[in-house]
Amino acid sequence: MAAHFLEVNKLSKRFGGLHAVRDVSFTVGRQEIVGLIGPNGAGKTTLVRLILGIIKANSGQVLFKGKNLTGKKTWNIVGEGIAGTFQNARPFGHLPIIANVMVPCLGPRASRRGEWVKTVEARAMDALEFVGIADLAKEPASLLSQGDLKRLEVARAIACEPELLILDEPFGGLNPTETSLMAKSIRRLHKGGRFGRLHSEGPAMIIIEHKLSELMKIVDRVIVLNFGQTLAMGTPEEIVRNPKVIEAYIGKEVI
Ligand SMILES: Nc1ncnc2c1ncn2[C@@H]1O[C@H](COP(=O)(O)OP(=O)(O)OP(=O)(O)O)[C@@H](O)[C@H]1O
Repeated sequence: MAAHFLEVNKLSKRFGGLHAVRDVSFTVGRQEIVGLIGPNGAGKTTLVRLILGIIKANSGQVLFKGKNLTGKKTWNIVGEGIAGTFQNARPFGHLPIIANVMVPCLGPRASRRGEWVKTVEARAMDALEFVGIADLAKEPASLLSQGDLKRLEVARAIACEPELLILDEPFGGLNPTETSLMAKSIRRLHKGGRFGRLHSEGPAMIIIEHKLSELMKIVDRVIVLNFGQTLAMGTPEEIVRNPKVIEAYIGKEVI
């Protein structure tokens, strides 16, 4: 049987006595966009930090294209083709915006393709153009608004040309216009293709989001976490009708 694109197998993480993620298993297909939802503190961010190797699991495995990534360093995981954005963007504030996008491009994944700094700068510029902030490229990142910071985060992640992109609350802090622009960029990116010198692999995606009505429009499948465990998995239609999900979470959110 062919290996799954991403396979998360009985992953668990404890912080002292708190079981933040408990025996979570799921797969993501190469062409899929999967939503990861659940109440505050359900373990969503912890789960993606485990996949990205930012924190170490107590038990369980992460397999990517059949390769065991468990225990590997984030740098190596990015090198395998996985990139992520974070809920609270923390750019190098004193560096120009474009330099912030160039940093992830200098990893092994880019150098393997024989790329050098000038090409990296050109690609970083294309990533900024893709998210719509190229005109700000030479400004320090500390000047960016919340909405533009989210866009910088996406530019940094896509500059690595990932095959799996993990987005942690891409719509967080955005107004409705910015949210629908971001949703449009995500869809365009998922389709793949050339954007200037940047090539989008049309990455599979895992998206953590509380803005459910926007999220449900772009995902193929949804995983619901509650108290660190999987509460439900299914299509957006199945999830919004699932009584367990409504009781634990959706009842409190605006759909
Ligand atoms: N480094 C840490 N040390 C101790 N506890 C932690 C740590 N990181 C997360 N936690 C705890 O683990 C639980 C899961 O947190 P996590 O941030 O993964 O939830 P979440 O589903 O992403 O929530 P939100 O929707 O609010 O972002 C919470 O109770 C949180 O307080």
